[in-house]
Amino acid sequence: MKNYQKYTKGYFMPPVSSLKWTQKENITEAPIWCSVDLRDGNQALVVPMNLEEKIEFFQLLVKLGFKEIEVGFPAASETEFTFLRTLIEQDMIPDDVTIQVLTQSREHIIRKTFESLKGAKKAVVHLYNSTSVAQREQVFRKSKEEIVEIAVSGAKLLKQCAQETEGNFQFQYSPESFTGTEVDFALEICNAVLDVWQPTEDNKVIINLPSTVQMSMPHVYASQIEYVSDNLKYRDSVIVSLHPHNDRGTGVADAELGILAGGQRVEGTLLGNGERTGNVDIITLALNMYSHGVDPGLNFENLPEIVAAYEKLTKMKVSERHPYAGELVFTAFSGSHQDAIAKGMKWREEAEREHWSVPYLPIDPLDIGRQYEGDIIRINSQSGKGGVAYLLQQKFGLDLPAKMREHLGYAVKNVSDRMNKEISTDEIHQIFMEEYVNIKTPIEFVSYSFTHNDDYQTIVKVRINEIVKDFSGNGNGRLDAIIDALQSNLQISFSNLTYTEHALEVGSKSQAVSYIGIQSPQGVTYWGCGIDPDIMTSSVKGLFSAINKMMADQ
Ligand SMILES: CC(=O)SCCNC(=O)CCNC(=O)[C@H](O)C(C)(C)COP(=O)(O)OP(=O)(O)OC[C@H]1O[C@@H](n2cnc3c(N)ncnc32)[C@H](O)[C@@H]1OP(=O)(O)O
Ligand SMILES: CC(C)C(=O)C(=O)O
Ligand SMILES: [Mg+2]
Repeated sequence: MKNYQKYTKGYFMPPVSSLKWTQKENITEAPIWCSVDLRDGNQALVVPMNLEEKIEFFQLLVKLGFKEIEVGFPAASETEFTFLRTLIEQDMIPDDVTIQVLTQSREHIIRKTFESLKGAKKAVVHLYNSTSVAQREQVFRKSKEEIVEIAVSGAKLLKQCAQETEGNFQFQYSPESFTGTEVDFALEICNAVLDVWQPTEDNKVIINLPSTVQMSMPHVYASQIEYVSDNLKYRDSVIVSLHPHNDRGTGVADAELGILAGGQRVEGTLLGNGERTGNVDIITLALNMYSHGVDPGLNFENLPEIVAAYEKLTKMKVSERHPYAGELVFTAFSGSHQDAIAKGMKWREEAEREHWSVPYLPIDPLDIGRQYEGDIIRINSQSGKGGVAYLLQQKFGLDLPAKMREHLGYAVKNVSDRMNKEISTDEIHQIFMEEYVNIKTPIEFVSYSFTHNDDYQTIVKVRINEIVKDFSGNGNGRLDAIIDALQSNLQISFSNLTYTEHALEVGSKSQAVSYIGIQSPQGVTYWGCGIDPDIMTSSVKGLFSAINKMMADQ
């Protein structure tokens, strides 16, 4: 990157940085949210939304709990204008929702904007003009005084039009390109606009300080916000609003630190749609607060549905890694993560826990409409025994003993590695069934009978190469007797039998599952599993499975 000297910072620190915001640890209540999906989001789309799409998006925003919605730039196009007229004429704006419209500081655009608002019960009219050094020099070629005059003349016209139009109007002003503006000049122009509007506590003005283009690290933005917020005139009658974009990838940090620095309101979009790298993502901001126990005041309980609607209406794609919403953001493929998640989930099941603290999962996926199955633990060659066992237990009720989990974990991992693909829970189950359950070669269990005196005597019928043979044996217990019958008649030996079993509810019929581990004279452990409605038969089938695995290896 030899051209780095071509660049220099384009932002300004405020004349004084009190950095009071650094003393605050966290956000303790949600800001006022304003969705700008239908304006900033919409203006950045390859094909802006049509009327029906805008209506559907508006209804989604209302359903999610937004009380302030920038519905568009009515002077921009026929669709924008008609959309606003439709909302008003068809009475589609709930009483507790305030619509907002954007206008440049140009007479015909302001007049057209008020024309579009006729009949609205209330609205925020949002005026902007660019204030940065670059825009003043290159785009407007105007002095600071002339730029102030653009803002002030627009502010006056807004006031006049509002007086001439029926309805309850609130004003908003944005020194657009604020982040490239000398901070004291941004303050001066905002105060000049406030002097025109004369806000009161009953009719507050919104001063929106956008990071139109992100130019600095987030602490600089926070310092700029704090300075303007502390020095604005009519401060008690002003709502300081933030409008972060995401050029440096730190839109969320700008918003969070900006709130600490005095921001009372945040403009953003669902999933961060918007100009270039987008506006700040309100879902991420809200769920970040939620994960700290703060009520965000918006409802994202069905995030998959929101993602689907967003993708349909904007034709944009949500990345798999997008915070909270991405397909993979609650998924662990790697073994140690899966192990910790599975143990964390078990820890929650063992007792009532006041707060969520499962490792690797910042929030409970169920809270936002995600599922445990298929969302949390997925298996590939990076996975381990914990994850594999967790899935088998969750979906198939199979609770493998610890040592057997390890064995199965490697079996599954090897399949994934060889085939170079993810392994589904059904495929894990299939591998488990094929590798361990009711294995019939080289010896197949047919039946058993017992007599019991001091000890148990058994006759086991075994099919070997299509021929059924009777093996007899005896032992302290029934399984011991069968082991004796098999060891002495097949001339095999093994030791260290480990045995666990549990009931398995499959459909309406209860089954018993037995897991058996045996150790060969060479010290290798072989695992088998038996599944049968009868518990004794399930252990015998498990034993045959383990022996068959051992014999197949010799
Ligand atoms: C950061 C943001 O997102 S700001 C919002 C941006 N959104 C949009 O622009 C989407 C909607 N916009 C539009 O449809 C069109 O731009 C319209 C209808 C508003 C205006 O269209 P036009 O007048 O044809 O074109 P355009 O926007 O290029 O106008 C540029 C002129 O307006 C001036 N201008 C731009 N913004 C402003 C402003 N906020 N206030 C006053 N004048 C402005 C420019 O200096 C330029 O002036 P010039 O004609 O003397 O050179
Ligand atoms: C209109 C303004 C607020 C804007 O979208 C921006 O500066 O990013
Ligand atoms: Mg913007």
